[in-house]
Amino acid sequence: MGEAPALFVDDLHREISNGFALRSKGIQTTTRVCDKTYVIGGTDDESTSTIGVRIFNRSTGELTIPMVLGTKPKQCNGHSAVFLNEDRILIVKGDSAPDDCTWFLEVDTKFVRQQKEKFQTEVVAWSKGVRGEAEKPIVISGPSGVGKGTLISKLMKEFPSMFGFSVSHTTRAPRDKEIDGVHYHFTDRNVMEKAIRDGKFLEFASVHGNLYGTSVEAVEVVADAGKRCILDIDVQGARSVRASSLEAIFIFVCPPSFEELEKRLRERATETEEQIQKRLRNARTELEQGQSSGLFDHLLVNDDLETCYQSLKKLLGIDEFIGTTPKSLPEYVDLPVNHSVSKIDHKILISYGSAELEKRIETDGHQDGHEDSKCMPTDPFANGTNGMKQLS
Ligand SMILES: Nc1ncnc2c1ncn2[C@@H]1O[C@H](COP(=O)(O)OP(=O)(O)OP(=O)(O)O)[C@@H](O)[C@H]1O
Ligand SMILES: Nc1nc2c(ncn2[C@@H]2O[C@H](COP(=O)(O)O)[C@@H](O)[C@H]2O)c(=O)[nH]1
Repeated sequence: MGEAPALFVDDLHREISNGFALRSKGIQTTTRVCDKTYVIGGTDDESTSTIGVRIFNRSTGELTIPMVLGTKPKQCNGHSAVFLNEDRILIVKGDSAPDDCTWFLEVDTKFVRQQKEKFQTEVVAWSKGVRGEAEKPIVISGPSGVGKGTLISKLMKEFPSMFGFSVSHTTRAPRDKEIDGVHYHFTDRNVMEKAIRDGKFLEFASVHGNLYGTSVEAVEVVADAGKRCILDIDVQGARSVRASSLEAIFIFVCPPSFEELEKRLRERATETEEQIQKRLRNARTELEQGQSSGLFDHLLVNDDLETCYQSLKKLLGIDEFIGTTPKSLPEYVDLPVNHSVSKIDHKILISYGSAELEKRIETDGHQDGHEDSKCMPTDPFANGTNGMKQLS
């Protein structure tokens, strides 16, 4: 390993960093975060096509495989790793399509800390960098029973660290298995009306005979966690958000037919017959408004769930392939082209082809006491001096 060049990034703990890369499959980077070194790349299992993560604990000398949440990035020809924000590592992949080249490995975000606590093990979470309208919240509307909640659950499950759900307030009673503070903040009408009068709500509406609303705090909680906010609200609420200062993407979900909508509502079996009738009556108005008002940026038909979910991911820019047809992409990002990474406020800017890029190539060891991130072509722990421990 000694003769292989290692690339270093200057002072990565400061917020402006330079990217770097090597063009070779199976390359590993090491990124030091306090007493841990995150070894990213390579894999223990040759059949695995995704980028592996291991954690070297510098104080105990143990190398562990953490529980990895979220969708993992596919192997690529080289990558760079930059520690950002004191809680995540930015990965820029080589030879990758533009919408697949930036990823984040959360190592110490609030979400990851919660999962470590819950599972009592080392946890990391992958999320994909999103191009374009990355930070815009997503408003999802559609008639009751169309599958909004189902689609949102799938998204949150696949991208746990990318999206956060805006937990609404409602005066309706909780259903079986609904948890206060998770599915809704179940609340008393008087209390909610007072909070609305006090300006604590971004929007609210009377829906199927109950009061529902999105508090400003519900959206802020998600933004503070560094996640993209998803709001599941009715058409009236979507109209209010459109009129507010919150810039969002508006998606309306339609059923394949009214009969199918009725079937789903009945089979869900969460409402009384009277409530189902009320929801179906309201659905006709919502469908009319949703499809014709120009309020929504995108309409999705939720016929086959998986197809609809893929379409949702596509419009959010987080799909990989639709069916077997590779997405047509303008060009591949080929590292090491010059690229620089900088952080401005809460935004991370990746610039390609920057003439200002300064890349330092070292032939060994440490630089100014820092070992934040370096690329190496072989496993640094392959000599067997460190015990490998699989945590589950
Ligand atoms: N594509 C689909 N095909 C068949 N059933 C579906 C599909 N999508 C969702 N469902 C089912 O339809 C029912 C209603 O879905 P869901 O609760 O997600 O709707 P919703 O739009 O969130 O409703 P509400 O607005 O009342 O909360 C659920 O039982 C769900 O499993
Ligand atoms: N305007 C708002 N509508 C909301 C909000 N939260 C949920 N909803 C909508 O209510 C209906 C019924 O929901 P259910 O959970 O009782 O089935 C559904 O269409 C939701 O989209 C909100 O904060 N504001």
